[in-house]
Amino acid sequence: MAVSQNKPLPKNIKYGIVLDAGSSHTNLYVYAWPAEKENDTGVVHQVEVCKVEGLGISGYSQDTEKAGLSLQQCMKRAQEVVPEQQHGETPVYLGATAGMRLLSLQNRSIADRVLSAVEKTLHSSPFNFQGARVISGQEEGAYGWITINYLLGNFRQPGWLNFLPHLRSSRGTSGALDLGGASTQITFVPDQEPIESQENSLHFRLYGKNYNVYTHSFLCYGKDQALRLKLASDLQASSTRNGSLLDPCFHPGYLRIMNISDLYMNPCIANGEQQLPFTQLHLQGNGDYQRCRMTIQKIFNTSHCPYSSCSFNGIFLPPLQGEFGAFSAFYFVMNFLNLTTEKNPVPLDKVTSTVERFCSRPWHEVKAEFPKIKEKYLSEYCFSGTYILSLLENGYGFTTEKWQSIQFLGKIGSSDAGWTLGYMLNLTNMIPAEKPPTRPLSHASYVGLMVFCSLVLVAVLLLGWLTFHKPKCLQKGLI
Ligand SMILES: O=P(O)(O)OP(=O)(O)OP(=O)(O)OC[C@H]1O[C@@H](n2cnc3c(O)ncnc32)[C@H](O)[C@@H]1O
Repeated sequence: MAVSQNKPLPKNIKYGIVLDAGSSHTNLYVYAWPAEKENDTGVVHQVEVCKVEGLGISGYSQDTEKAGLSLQQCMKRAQEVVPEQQHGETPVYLGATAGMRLLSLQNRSIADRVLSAVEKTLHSSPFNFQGARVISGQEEGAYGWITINYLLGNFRQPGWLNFLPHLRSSRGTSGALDLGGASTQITFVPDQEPIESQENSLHFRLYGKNYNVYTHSFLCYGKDQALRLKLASDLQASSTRNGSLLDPCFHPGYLRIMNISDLYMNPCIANGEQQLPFTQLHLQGNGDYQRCRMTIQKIFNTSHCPYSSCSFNGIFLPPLQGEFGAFSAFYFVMNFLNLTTEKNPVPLDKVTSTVERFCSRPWHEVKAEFPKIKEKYLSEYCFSGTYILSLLENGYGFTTEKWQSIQFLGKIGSSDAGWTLGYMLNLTNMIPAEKPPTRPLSHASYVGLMVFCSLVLVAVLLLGWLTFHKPKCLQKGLI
């Protein structure tokens, strides 16, 4: 049955499984780490990911049986990856994100039904199922931040700093920018302390170090919901009588028909449906980046700020600080547009001109060039690219200069950037508050270091003696 059971089994490896139930999909991640090093940082790696395409929370709510089957397929894959004798001890966690937060707001009983259907499937697996729950936006932001800093090795503290605790600082961590389908998160360690708004403030003590972290999750500002917000705002501003709308965020020649009820059946959009004299929306693209940007701008309310500084919608945002890793849809979109590089970030003006050029391309040409890409994704890269620029530049204030501190990340090593690893590390207590006691140096290194220091000391003393006590004959010869 198991693929990996034909191979020799690695010894002392532990496993953990996390399911990410998003708004449009479910992903199952299998993580592995050496048992004897589990409290070290950076030792856990993703060894498998199983994507259940098109079956997210919206899928579950419509067809729980089909969703259950897809889930079983991914659980089967996990059974193949984890050695059979370890199934019983391998924990499985399921976290549902913004799609489920929205579904709970819309209809609590459907949301509960979805979770219990999922729980039933997971209870019947041979693994040690630990529960399914909806994670909060704050948790999603925090666990994403923990994941990328864990994988980037930013929680590692040079041993010598233990002797100089006053030099320890929380700088050197990377901020996290996560763009989902239904929500988006920004999380980083700001310079400014204390953090002005309590609900955006988190405190962690990890490996003996304190971190005061700022985080905010914007529900309804994931890229799918943001498109709906934009369309609802366009409709409100338009005087269309028949439901036809020219949309600058889609390619010239692109047509899309949407049911008005689908657009408004959503807690993100205040109900304005009943005033409309049509039931369908006919979108016609005209690929105009500048106009697209203007229409998107309207979904960010920047008219009030009860703090010293805000992002939008009156939400506190301290001055941006340090490097940022941008993942999930930030990466998917930028990667499609060839704007992600391993080393130097692509400058903001080049990103803007690339998106502008892409938006202006006729739809038939784009479709012919990328026949293998899902039409939903392909048709929305123009909107998504423009939305990312609006959110980062106007929403968060990444100027041309600050833009250079953003790295678009898909994977770090073999692991996907996202909240799931941070979630598992926390629930399995694999990130201790205090640094695990380790001997700073082995005996041999200690002896070597002492010998080296003694030689340097002797050399310095000799040099000093030669400089200040030159032999008399030499001094005479010089006069
Ligand atoms: O946290 P929430 O908001 O629930 O979001 P999610 O869990 O659905 O979010 P993901 O990070 O999985 O995906 C983010 C969005 O990117 C979309 N997406 C996934 N793969 C993509 C690709 O290759 N190209 C473009 N978009 C993609 C996906 O449909 C979502 O709208």
